[in-house]
Amino acid sequence: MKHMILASASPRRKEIFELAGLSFDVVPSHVQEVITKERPEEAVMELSGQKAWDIWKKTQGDEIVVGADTVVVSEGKILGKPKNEDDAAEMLSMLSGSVHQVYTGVTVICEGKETSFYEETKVRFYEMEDQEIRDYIRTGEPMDKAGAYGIQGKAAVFIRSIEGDYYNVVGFPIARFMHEMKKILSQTKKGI
Ligand SMILES: Cc1cn([C@H]2C[C@H](O)[C@@H](COP(=O)(O)OP(=O)(O)OP(=O)(O)O)O2)c(=O)[nH]c1=O
Repeated sequence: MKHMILASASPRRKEIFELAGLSFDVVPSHVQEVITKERPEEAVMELSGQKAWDIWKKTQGDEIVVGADTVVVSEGKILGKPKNEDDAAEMLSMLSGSVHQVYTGVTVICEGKETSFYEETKVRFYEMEDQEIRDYIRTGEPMDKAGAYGIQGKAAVFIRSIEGDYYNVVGFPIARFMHEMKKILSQTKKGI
């Protein structure tokens, strides 16, 4: 049985791993994240890889290390976490009344070999009034989340529809991950 490490400080990712009944430890990476890729789907895989390798290098090499990164893309612009409340307001007014994409990239390192993939979910927001945006920001919820909202939290009331995996928006596409893990483990000697 291989030991699994989730290289993430995100409480959401930890909860999703627990939901799936996985046995794992959490070791967050504090690596300096550097984006060299222009396309968001490549950028999230690149960043998830940086987090996973950062932690893998600190292990004995026989662990499975998992890193992830989530961004929101609206009108072709990549939105990470807001820098401040004004930034959050700007992001939310972009999302208001329109459709955007959420990309989560995942990197799994197993036996020193990297597998990376991403999932895309489309999210449509109802129109948000300026006062609603201000009130939502005041809850503090947007500040640690890509695109300045939490679909699993108080932003639920603004979500008109989603297309794709809900958990991908929350920060980790668990079903795709389990599917990929079956393939990865079938190629290892002992399995998990
Ligand atoms: C869009 C959206 C994002 N998020 C969160 C998921 C991620 O935690 C966060 C995006 O930031 P990330 O940089 O992907 O992750 P993180 O800094 O929280 O954790 P780590 O780098 O250590 O793995 O936004 C939600 O919780 N709900 C949402 O609806």
